[in-house]
Formats: sequence, structure tokens, C-alpha cells
Amino acid sequence: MPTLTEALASVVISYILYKYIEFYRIRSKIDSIPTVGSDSFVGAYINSWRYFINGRSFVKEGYYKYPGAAFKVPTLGTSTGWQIIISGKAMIDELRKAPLEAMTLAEANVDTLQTDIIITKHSRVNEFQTDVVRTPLTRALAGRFGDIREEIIEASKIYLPVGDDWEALPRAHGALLHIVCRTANRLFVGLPLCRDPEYLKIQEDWTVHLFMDSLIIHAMPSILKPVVGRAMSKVDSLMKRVQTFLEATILERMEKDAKYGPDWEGKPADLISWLLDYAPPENRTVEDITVRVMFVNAAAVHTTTMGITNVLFELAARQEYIKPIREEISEVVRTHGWTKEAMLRLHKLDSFIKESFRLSGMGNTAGSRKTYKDFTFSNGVTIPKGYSIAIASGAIHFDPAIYPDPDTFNGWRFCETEDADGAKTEQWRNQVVTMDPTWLMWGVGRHACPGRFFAVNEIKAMVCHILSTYDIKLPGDATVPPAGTWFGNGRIPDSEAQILFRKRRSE
Ligand code: HEM
Repeated sequence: MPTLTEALASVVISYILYKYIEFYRIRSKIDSIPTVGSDSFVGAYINSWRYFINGRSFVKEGYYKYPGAAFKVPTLGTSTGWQIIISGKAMIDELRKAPLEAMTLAEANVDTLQTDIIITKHSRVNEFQTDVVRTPLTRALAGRFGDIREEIIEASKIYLPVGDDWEALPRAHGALLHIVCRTANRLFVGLPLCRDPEYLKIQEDWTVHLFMDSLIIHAMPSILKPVVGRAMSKVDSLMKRVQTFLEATILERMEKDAKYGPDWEGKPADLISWLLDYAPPENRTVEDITVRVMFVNAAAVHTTTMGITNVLFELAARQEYIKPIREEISEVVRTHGWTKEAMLRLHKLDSFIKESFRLSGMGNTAGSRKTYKDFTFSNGVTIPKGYSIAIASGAIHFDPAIYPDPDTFNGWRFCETEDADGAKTEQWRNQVVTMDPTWLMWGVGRHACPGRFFAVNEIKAMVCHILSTYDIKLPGDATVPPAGTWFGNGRIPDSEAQILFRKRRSE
């Protein structure tokens, strides 16, 4: 009879042996793609943690070693344990055009976020909410700009200090998160729900739970994932709670649709109406619409918050930009009022935001996809079925051949050109929302971010309100913005960093 210790030891040894055989089986299918760092069983495991902490250096190394080609890095964030990364115009273009039957973002998300375990039946669904964001939500931005601006102003009164003297806003990132979440939900679900503290807290928190839970599930032995992973996740109960907030509204809208047809008088122009308009019959349920409202919040809230936080850190650190941007705002608003049209004409601010996005980044890679079948690029690189692929966006955004002097912040990089004699001409090129193979903030192709127009309008409207109402600076008059933290492929702004505010005195 083996002792308990012997029995446990044999379970552990069998598990390691199984992982060892599995590792080489999975790797053998992508052996032709070079690895950054070690690709041995132990070396790759160590590197997957190093990639989690400092993925940027891996992507940069691969980008310069294998230009226009593919390389792979070990990662904790996919079920194969590998992330294949590509660069070069031709490969990016082929990924952009890859058919949905070959690879999708949704499948990459199912894998990275372990949604089959965490949100089970809602994991692999018809993604009509993407069409809703792309079309009716984006079209409504002009008509609902007044509401968006009003919510920014009202939320700022609560979350931003407004004394005559400098006052620190501790954890600026957290305060901005509340403003962004309220503003987004003014558009998504309207008043009064967009100001309900419990509803907002869930919308702010649930995405964080999803990310953290998925990381823990990736680290578990496969056999435990479905039961332990599911049991520990709070996401299901949060979804049920949001359903109680939305149920009466969704039912009332469905009733009115049934009674008066789809265009009844007084129908609110919000996410709930648009989702019901776009939902196939089998998806017109309270539960399904609730889940979509949560998915859109997940896509919209933390991304936009990171964007505006980085922009404000840069502005507070680089005081010399504040005056020209304020002048531009006054001039444009004098002609166009507080409208979406005005936001479109803020060229200097647009360039500043784009440069802030480029330098502070948010992701190290973009255009994540997982393959449903083998996919071969025209240069002969094959991505086998079931593997994850992405573009080396972080390295591309710092490539000196594309962005001269890439490590230097130049807020006018995208709104000025310099001739051979160094004379500068104002010329607006490449807005922040415009995509191309060298500007990958929004991903690529059919999965490219459909919410980018809303995100940029919201960020511009927030900057306009803040610069018109307050002076801002960093503690100690620092001229370098707070550094962010990298986790795997993402960069999170310093959540402890402060911004100082006072009632506007300067021009
Ligand atoms: C600064 C803010 C934002 C950033 C940086 C951002 C970035 C991205 C990126 C990189 C993707 C994946 C693209 C790809 O894989 O090719 C994406 C997808 C998506 N984003 Fe955004 N996003 C932002 C804000 C928003 C907002 C405000 C919304 C909604 C109103 C939104 C809705 C979506 C949706 C629905 C998708 C999925 C598209 C699909 O599956 O085809 N995003 N976003």
C-alpha cells in the first residue's frame, strides 16, 4: 500500500510528465516559427512569467530580429501557452482581410478571458452588439452630445476638486473611471440609472473580475478549471444583479415595440433600444440584452479611462501645451458651440491625444485573433488551427523609421509638418480615429474598435471641460508623467498617481 506522500508524489510526477508531453506536442506544430527567448519546457515557462511582467522587451526584440515576419513568445494568456506575433505591411494586411471562418477576435477573447468557463452560455454568441456600436450608437453621437457633455460636467462636480488653491486629486485614475463610467452609461442606459452608485460600481468592477478570474483559471490544472474556475468567479452573480436594474426597462420597451412597432414616439435613443432593434428574435430576452449592455461597458469603460488618464497626466506634466490647446478650444467653440462638430475640428487636441496614446500605449500587441483552421500567409508562414496571433503594435508605434525620434513626446506630431529648412506648417494628418498599418491603437479590419468615435469624442469633451474649468499640474510641478505598469500585453496607468486641480486662473 503506497503512503499518502508516495501517492501525492506520483500524482505530481504524472501531471508534470503529462504537461511535458503536451508542451512538446503543441510546440511541434509551430516549430518553424522562431521563438524570442528559450523554447524549452522549463525555459518557456519562466519566460511566460517574464513576458507577463515585461512583454514589451520580448515584442521589441522579435520585431527587430524578424522584420515583416512572425515570431512566437510563451505566454500565460492563451491555452496553447504561445502567442504568435507578426509585423510588416503585407502580413498585417493579410491578417486584416482574413475571413471570419479562418480566425476571429471573439475566439481569441474566449481563450484569453476563459469565457466558456466564466460566462458559459453567453461566451460564444452572435455578436450583434458590435454592429450596434458601429452604426446606431456612433450615428447618435451628434444628437446626444449635449447629454454626454452634461454628464461630464455633473460628474466632475462630484469627483474633481474645485478650490481656489491647488488641491490634490488622489488616485486620479479611479476618479476619472467614475466620470467615464457615468458618461458612457448616460448614453447606454440614460438617467437616472447612469447615476446609480451600485449599478456603476458593478459596471466598473466586473471587467476587472473577468480579467483576474481568467488569469487564475489559466494557471490552474485543466481538470480543475470548469468546476473550481466557475465556482470562484463572481461574474455570474454580477450579471444577475445588473439584470434586476434593467429588467423593467427592457420589458417595457419590448411591450411598446410589440404594440406600436419599432419606431414609437418618445422611444429613447440609447443602447437598450438599439440592442432590441438589432437583436434576432431568439436574443430579445431580458437576460441577453443585459449581457450585451455589460459587454459594451466592458469594452468601453476601462479603455476610455486609461486613455483620458494618460492624456491628463501628459497635459499636467507638459504645461506648455495647455495654452495653445485652450486657445484652439475657445476658437472652435466660438464658431461651432459645444457640439460633436466642434470636437472634430480640435486638430491640436486630436494630435496631442494621439501622441499620448502612442507613447503611453495601452497594449503591446493589437489585432488578437485565434484561428479556426490552418491559415497560411503569402510569405509561407502557417498559423495552425487553434493558435493565437496578434500584431506587434507596441514595437511599431516606437519604430524610428515610422515615428522619428519615437521616445520623445511631440504633441504636435500629427498636426504639423516640417520642411527641409525646419519651417513648421500646420497640417492635420491622420486623426486619432483613422486606422492604418502603422497606427494600430484600434486594431485592424472587421474587428477594429467600433467604439473609437465615441471614445475620442468623450475624451475630447472631458479635456475641453477640464481645461476650461480648472488649472492642472502634477505634484512638485513634475514634468514627467507618472509611469504605468505593464501586465502581460496591457499597460495600466499608475493608479496611485495624483493630479493637482484648482479653479482656472491662467489663460
Ligand atoms: C480609448 C478607448 C478604446 C480603445 C483603445 C479600444 C480599443 C479596441 C481594440 C484594440 C479592439 C480590438 C480590435 C481588433 O482586434 O482588431 C476593440 C474592440 C472593440 N471595441 Fe474598443 N476601444 C476603446 C473604446 C471603446 C468604446 C468606447 C466602445 C463602445 C462604445 C468599444 C467597443 C468595442 C467593441 C464592441 C469591440 C469588439 C469588436 C469586434 O468584436 O469586432 N471600444 N477596441
